[in-house]
Amino acid sequence: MNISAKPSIAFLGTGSMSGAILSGLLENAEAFGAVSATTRSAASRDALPSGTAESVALADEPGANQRLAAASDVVVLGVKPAQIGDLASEISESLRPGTLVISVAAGITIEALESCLPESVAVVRSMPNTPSHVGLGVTGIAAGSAATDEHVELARSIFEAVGDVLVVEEDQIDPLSAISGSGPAYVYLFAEAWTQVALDLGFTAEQAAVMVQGTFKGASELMVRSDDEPSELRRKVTSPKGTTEQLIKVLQDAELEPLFARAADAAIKRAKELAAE
Ligand SMILES: NC(=O)C1=CN([C@@H]2O[C@H](COP(=O)(O)OP(=O)(O)OC[C@H]3O[C@@H](n4cnc5c(N)ncnc54)[C@H](OP(=O)(O)O)[C@@H]3O)[C@@H](O)[C@H]2O)C=CC1
Ligand SMILES: O=C(O)[C@@H]1CCC=N1
Repeated sequence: MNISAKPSIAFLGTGSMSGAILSGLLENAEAFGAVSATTRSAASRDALPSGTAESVALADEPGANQRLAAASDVVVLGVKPAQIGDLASEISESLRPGTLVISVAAGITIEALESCLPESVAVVRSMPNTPSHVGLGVTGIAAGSAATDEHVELARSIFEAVGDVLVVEEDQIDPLSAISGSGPAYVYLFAEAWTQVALDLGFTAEQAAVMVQGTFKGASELMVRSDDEPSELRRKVTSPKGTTEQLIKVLQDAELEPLFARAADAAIKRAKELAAE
């Protein structure tokens, strides 16, 4: 691998997910070289954070993906799964030998991606999540067939700049995606539901936001800082014969664990479908 001490990074397709990584990374940019980004439209380009070396819309420069791919040590493919193959083929001849190509796409296998790229580049498949935006992401990464330990460590360093990283085998990426990739969505779903309950109980939107956001943030922080398991932390809230006991009983009557397992299975099944589309 011929990668400089401060590797340059091109984000090709920079929307919700890659935009979150980009935002988080720009907060810790000193470890990296030039960071650039592309989008399809000018409107999406204008929504990107400032601080990149270049943010380019294909609408203004149709060849921007190839140009930035050729100039970068690391290329992050951030388009929708159905577009990954076309984007990989588009930049294939521009990539320098030894370039690290990172995909964030759900479902798309390393084998499929490698089939669109030259053998001289290394692939790492990743599954990040959007709290990367604030440096609190969780990302799983799996090495492709030509990825050296150095490539994996480089990918790790990029995602560690925006949160925690797990290096896993590729067959664990889809299950990991169901827990942490999609995870912020179910946290927000709970927040939406409890916000509605608070409104129905007569609180204002501002009061509901303080209660719901403060509770999610406070409980999460306590869980991270405490040595107690979540079950013990829950027990500490649940006074015997108290109010929480009644609330938790109602929730547990809904058989949450099998429900969550079904939800995870549905996400994993969809990842396999995306791989086949
Ligand atoms: N959202 C999430 O939480 C997560 C998403 N992912 C993965 O991230 C990928 C992107 O998802 P998400 O960020 O939600 O999608 P978005 O639609 O928000 O982002 C896609 C971006 O790609 C741009 N784009 C499309 N085609 C091209 C192209 N040919 N060249 C350059 N840019 C292009 C779009 O520009 P424009 O807006 O102008 O069309 C847009 O900025 C998917 O593969 C998904 O599986 C993975 C983990 C979590
Ligand atoms: O919904 C999706 O397909 C992507 C992958 C995980 C989170 N968002």
